[in-house]
Amino acid sequence: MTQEDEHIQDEVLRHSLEDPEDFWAHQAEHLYWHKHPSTVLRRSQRKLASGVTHDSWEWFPDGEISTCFNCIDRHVLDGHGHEVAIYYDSPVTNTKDQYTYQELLDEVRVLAGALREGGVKKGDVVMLYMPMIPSAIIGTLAINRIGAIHSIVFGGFAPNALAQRIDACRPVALLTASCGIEGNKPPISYQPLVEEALSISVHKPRRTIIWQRDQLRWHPVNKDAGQATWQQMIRSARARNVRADCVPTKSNETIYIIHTSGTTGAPKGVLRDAGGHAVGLHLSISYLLNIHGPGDVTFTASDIGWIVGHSYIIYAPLLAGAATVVYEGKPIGTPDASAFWRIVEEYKVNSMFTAPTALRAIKRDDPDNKFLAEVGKRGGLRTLKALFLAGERSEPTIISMYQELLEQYGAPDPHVIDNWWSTESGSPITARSLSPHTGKHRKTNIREHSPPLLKPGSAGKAMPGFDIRIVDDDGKELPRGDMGNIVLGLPLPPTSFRTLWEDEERFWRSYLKRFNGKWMDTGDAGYIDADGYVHVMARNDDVLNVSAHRLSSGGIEQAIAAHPLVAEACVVPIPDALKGQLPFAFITLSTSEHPTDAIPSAEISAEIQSLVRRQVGAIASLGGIIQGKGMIPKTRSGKSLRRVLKELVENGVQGDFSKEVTVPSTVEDASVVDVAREKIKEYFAQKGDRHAEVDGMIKAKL
Ligand SMILES: CCC(=O)SCCNC(=O)CCNC(=O)[C@H](O)C(C)(C)COP(=O)(O)OP(=O)(O)OC[C@H]1O[C@@H](n2cnc3c(N)ncnc32)[C@H](O)[C@@H]1OP(=O)(O)O
Repeated sequence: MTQEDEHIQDEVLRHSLEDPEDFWAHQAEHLYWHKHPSTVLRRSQRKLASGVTHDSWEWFPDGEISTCFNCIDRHVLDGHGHEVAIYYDSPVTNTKDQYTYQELLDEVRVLAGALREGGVKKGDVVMLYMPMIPSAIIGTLAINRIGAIHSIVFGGFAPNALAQRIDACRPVALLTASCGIEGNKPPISYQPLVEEALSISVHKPRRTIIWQRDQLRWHPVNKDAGQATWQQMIRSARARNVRADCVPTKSNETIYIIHTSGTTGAPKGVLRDAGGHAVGLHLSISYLLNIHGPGDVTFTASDIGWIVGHSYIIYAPLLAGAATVVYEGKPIGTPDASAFWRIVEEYKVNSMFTAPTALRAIKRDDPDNKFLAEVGKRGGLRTLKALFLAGERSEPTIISMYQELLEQYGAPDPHVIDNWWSTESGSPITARSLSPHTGKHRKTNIREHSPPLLKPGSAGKAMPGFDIRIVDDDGKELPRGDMGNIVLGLPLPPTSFRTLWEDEERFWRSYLKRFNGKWMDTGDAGYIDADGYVHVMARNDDVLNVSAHRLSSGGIEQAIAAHPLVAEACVVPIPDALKGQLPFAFITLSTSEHPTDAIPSAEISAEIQSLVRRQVGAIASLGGIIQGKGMIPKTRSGKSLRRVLKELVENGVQGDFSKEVTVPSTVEDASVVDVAREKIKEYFAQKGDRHAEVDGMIKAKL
């Protein structure tokens, strides 16, 4: 790490915060604008129906842009049509494929034409519920091409969750596939899931367009229900030369809605503005990932249903003109823990992005790292300049271990970079830049420049435009080194959201109200050390982080409460060695005689687990259930004190109940905490004796 690098990154941040207009105007020049913005940042005040007024802002408000044009057409017009845009690698179907920019353009404009012919117009919402296949990306870009708004729902969500999102954003059409393929399991038919979701939802999209996969087909396509086969639609459009050109949108118009878990059951519809998103992501992929254009390859092992997938599988690599690897597989089991390293070698990946959970899984299956070593020894990791980790806190040991392994077997100067962000921010809030000169002297060739190393345990320093502060519960700034709430100063930088879909009041309530509109509350807690490195230590609210997926405790509680015998449920995270956290449920049964056992019967356990899997999705499967009466502490206003139960459960996992738990003064009855402690002790004692049985109960799938 050189002092110069450190200094440049600090300078870039300072420039972006002190003179955002100048900084972002410069970044905007790298894109094609259908109408060049004359204003970079417009600040205003928004008055809500409740009478509250808060600061608001818009980036490049009078500009007009087509993100699709910048992702595809621009590169073809620049003579890069022959370069690869997408590598598709699917070990679960034994398929490999690739699309050049020219081929991608052809596919996207035909689909865009067909969608438009089917009545989709600018400003309409189109939803996608898709596995990780190229058509999912083609669909996303086609929707963008005609100025419509996409909303991608993760393919692992259950029908209820899909229905909830359909009702929230009322899509005119739904793009889906006949099946998803999860690891080495049989294909999962999407037909019953989608049809169930559409039977539950109040809103019904006019059309459901189905990508038929050979592994499991959607049978029969019901034309009366508005179902159409994607491939047939394309064949027909192609035969008639139907295609669509790009429809630009105003910079401050929405290009997508992405739902994120809130503290209550209803997900929040985060909005992304056209101009800010393109400008901010273009900077982020070059400045942070050191990906600049043709010849560069990124591999982001996520899913397009999550924000990391939106930003770094789809948009950022294509905005840069690089190639993106679309991987339909798991880090392990497809076929083994060599999968990620094979991909790096095969596609000459320069930058890889994944979640710590994936590396833990690889380490579990390949404890001696023999796969990585094998690929490394034959030079297969030579191109890999960086391994980015996000989605959950990376334990320092993972960072150090992979840093050493890549130094031993990888590129001459590899970097393992933890970075912290959220669906709301759209791009990393903290990280270390691999290409620090980019933000300042864009034209300098800095690929050989050595970037600063991370401090393992910290998620790096602020990225351009993010004004990070640590404050106490009253919003007062805390000195360096003190733990507190991590907040962001306004305006948020261009990739970030600035409101929620049709719910400005919730935006205020969820993000600004806590600190009277002065700061945006990230929901995370941590500290900034003396060198300016941010350490994100814990979540402040009731959002769980399972395998780097954010899940709502409230949403899981709702599913559990649907059980006829459950009177009350409270869900908290329990630490898990592989997935970081798992949901853990406290239940009170409504039976007249309450069972004395802390572990529920096998039947109830399986029924509750099944409700969670069917209503939220298998990714939310519970890691344990404890039953008891009068054990859920509440505030005087009746809110469950999940944080108290979380601390007690953590003590239980560590087998140390002597540790103090923080009980807020607002607790209604402090003796309930003692009841909970005793029940948890009982649970862990019983579980110790009946480990296999309890494990089997919780894993039983009805
Ligand atoms: C980079 C930051 C991010 O983008 S975070 C978002 C991406 N997260 C990750 O990539 C996390 C990496 N984790 C993993 O790859 C897996 O969790 C590992 C560790 C391999 C464990 O796999 P597994 O045991 O199947 O657990 P899981 O949590 O993936 O899945 C739990 C159950 O849900 C299911 N599931 C998952 N995804 C889908 C999907 N797209 N469609 C349908 N079902 C899905 C899984 O099959 C699994 O089901 P089951 O419980 O085995 O029946």
